[in-house]
Amino acid sequence: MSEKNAKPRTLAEKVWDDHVVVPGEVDAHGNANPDLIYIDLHLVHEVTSPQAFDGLRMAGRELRRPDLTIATEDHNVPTVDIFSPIADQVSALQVETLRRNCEEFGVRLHPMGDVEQGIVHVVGPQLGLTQPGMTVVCGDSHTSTHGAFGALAMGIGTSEVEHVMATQTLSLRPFKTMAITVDGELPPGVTSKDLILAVIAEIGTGGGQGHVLEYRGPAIEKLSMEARMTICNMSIEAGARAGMIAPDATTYEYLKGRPNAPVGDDWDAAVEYWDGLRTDDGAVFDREVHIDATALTPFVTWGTNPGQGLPLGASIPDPSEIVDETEATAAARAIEYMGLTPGTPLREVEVDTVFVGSCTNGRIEDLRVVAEILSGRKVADGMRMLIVPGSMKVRAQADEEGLGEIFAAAGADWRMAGCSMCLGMNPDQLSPGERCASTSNRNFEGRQGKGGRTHLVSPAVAAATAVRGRFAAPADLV
Ligand SMILES: CC(C)[C@H](C(=O)O)[C@@H](O)C(=O)O
Ligand code: SF4
Repeated sequence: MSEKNAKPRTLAEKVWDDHVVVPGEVDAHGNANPDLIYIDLHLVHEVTSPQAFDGLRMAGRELRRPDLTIATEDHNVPTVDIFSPIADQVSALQVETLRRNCEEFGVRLHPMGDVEQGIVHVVGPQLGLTQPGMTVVCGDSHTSTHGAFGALAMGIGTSEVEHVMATQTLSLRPFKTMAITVDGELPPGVTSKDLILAVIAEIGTGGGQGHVLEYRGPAIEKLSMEARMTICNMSIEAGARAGMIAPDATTYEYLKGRPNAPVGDDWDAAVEYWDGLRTDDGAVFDREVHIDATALTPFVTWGTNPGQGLPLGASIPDPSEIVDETEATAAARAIEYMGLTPGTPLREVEVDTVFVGSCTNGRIEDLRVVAEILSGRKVADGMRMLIVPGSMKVRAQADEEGLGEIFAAAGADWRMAGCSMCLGMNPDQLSPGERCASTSNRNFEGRQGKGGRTHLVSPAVAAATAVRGRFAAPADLV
């Protein structure tokens, strides 16, 4: 055993070490050059792939591993008339280009309306393509989602997409590690979305920079795979390179029997390897953060970055009371954009639109929570509620379970799969000044449409807010 392997290692370090093709040399000044890392799974969508395919074509190169590459249409997809051609010309061209490229380079593609189509980060896990210990990349920042399986999953830029297409490797610099240990148990009604919003409010949107975060501790171990994906998904909103959770029985149970999961002896061998993917006792993280799960409540963002969030019971902050000058200026600007008044209790803020969906909270478990709250209730007068499944598979399953009927009976709009109102790249958008309670992951200015105001919440808070017309938790409903 080499000395390196004898040293206690973190989960992230183990996955990294197992994928080094060529180690980066240390230069004369003691600086480490990037390692060349093997990539196990490359996910592709219509927005960030066109130039990469062009580059490949111009260089006369083939796609190195079509079998490890999979594409789906998500960002530009209209969620109403998914079986018709796209009306918007830019979106139509984007999707057309992906189809031509996938055909030319032999990439498996799930096009609009296909039974496996959906948001790339919902589709990968659903097909059992995302597995513990893998390196997963995609030209999309929320690739961190796949870290919920104990994979090292990272968003990459278009030039890197081309590099992976050509070589199935990436040149990567080593990262720092951060442990986020969540002690205790989440109180009833408090979800993993509230937890990750609280984490980002605590460490800040730049707090994870350069780090791979590992979420661990009793509260994390109790979470379902869906809930774990929500957390890892938003690691990028803390500025991290990736987020991970060690695989365990919950992970194996989710994976077993999925189309691309190993079977028979291969399954047993895989589990044996996966069981070793835990941070060793004595492994040292560059930074450690502790969160007490029992103290958490539902969370709502009030500002224009995901770190500007507060418990639902709080009020819009007063910038003049914020000591840090930069933070105070940012808060003042955000409050102005959001059309809010300092001191207003969050529960009194009126909401026009509720969006349930995205790669953060568009999975079956999220929809079940929403259906439970909407069942026998109606969406508030004048409220627009969009419920958008993360994939067509999720939609089919929801319909099978009768959730679609509950949504329709409550007066919500039950859509086809896509990124939808998570970002303004398709017809599902906010109008200027509209206020939205959204289960997505970004609340930047104009994210859901020019002048739109986004508040990030959990599916439970989204559903209760849709009924009450103001921010609410399910417990607030009579
Ligand atoms: C379009 C894509 C590059 C982008 C991302 O990288 O995250 C999008 O998915 C988003 O959520 O903003
Ligand atoms: S759902 Fe939103 S965050 Fe996820 S990939 Fe689509 S646009 Fe990005």
